[in-house]
Amino acid sequence: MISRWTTAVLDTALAGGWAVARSPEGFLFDDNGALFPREWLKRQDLSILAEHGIGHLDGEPVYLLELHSLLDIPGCNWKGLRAFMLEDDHTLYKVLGYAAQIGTWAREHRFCGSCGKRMGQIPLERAMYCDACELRHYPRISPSMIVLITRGDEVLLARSPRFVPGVYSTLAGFAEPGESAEDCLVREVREEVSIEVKNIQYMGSQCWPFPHSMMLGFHAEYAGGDIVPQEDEIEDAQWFNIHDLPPLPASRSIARYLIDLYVARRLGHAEPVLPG
Ligand SMILES: NC(=O)C1=CN([C@@H]2O[C@H](COP(=O)(O)OP(=O)(O)OC[C@H]3O[C@@H](n4cnc5c(N)ncnc54)[C@H](O)[C@@H]3O)[C@@H](O)[C@H]2O)C=CC1
Ligand SMILES: [Mg+2]
Ligand SMILES: [Zn+2]
Repeated sequence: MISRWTTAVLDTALAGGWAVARSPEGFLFDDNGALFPREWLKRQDLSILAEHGIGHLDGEPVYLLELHSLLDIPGCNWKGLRAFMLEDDHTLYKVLGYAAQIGTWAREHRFCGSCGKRMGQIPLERAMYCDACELRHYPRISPSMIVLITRGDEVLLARSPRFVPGVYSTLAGFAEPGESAEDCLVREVREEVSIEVKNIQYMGSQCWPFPHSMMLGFHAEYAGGDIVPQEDEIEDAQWFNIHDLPPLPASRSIARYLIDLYVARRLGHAEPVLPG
């Protein structure tokens, strides 16, 4: 299938195209969605922090207007990226997920982390540049491990206090300097539930733009120990039988994919597809 959306670095000096506007309250939208004619949007009284050309949707250029603050525009409203993720328009979610990551980076990289001077965009490269230090700052991506641990017909699922009430998910955590993906996985599992795992298998990856994780998904088998939930981080962790699962994460998440895939294989059902 040809993808309707491709990322690209576009020249902001060119006129025309579509634009999305992002403020600390989320993306601007109206009855037609979250893409607006760019020239119309720029005629509104927006406080623009940065503008980036981010790609092509159905061949048309798309730009991001990252704003200092939101503005009331009649007929329009603001909505967070998570709300767009839960809707049916997967392509729009991909556009906005990418825009959110570029917007976060643009917002947090206006000044050089080395000398503190204002940086500028490099034409046709997704990088901010400090003239004084000759340093380039690229968008930040944070590798994170996510793992489904199983023991026959049972899967280990846990709750963070940040989750929606009742929902249980797979274990996850950010990689630290000096670690391989497998080192990180073993450390996170020990920290969060105090058990040991074996037969670690890579299952697939997913961009998770909240705010800039790259999820590396694994399956692992239980090897030993009793569950001891990590204080403050893990509210509860349990072995659940695949025939009696609790409420699970959103279907677009790799967490849900890892669970659904294991259950499908165990029961001989058709396998799910990992959402991009
Ligand atoms: N797509 C999916 O299915 C899922 C995605 N996730 C994502 O995975 C990521 C990691 O999961 P958590 O359990 O929250 O991580 P975690 O177990 O490492 O704990 C979070 C803590 O890590 C530290 N931290 C925050 N940002 C960091 C960074 N960039 N690098 C290193 N440490 C950092 C902070 O102290 C934070 O409180 C999060 O972005 C989360 O949203 C988590 C579960 C499911
Ligand atoms: Mg975690
Ligand atoms: Zn500098």
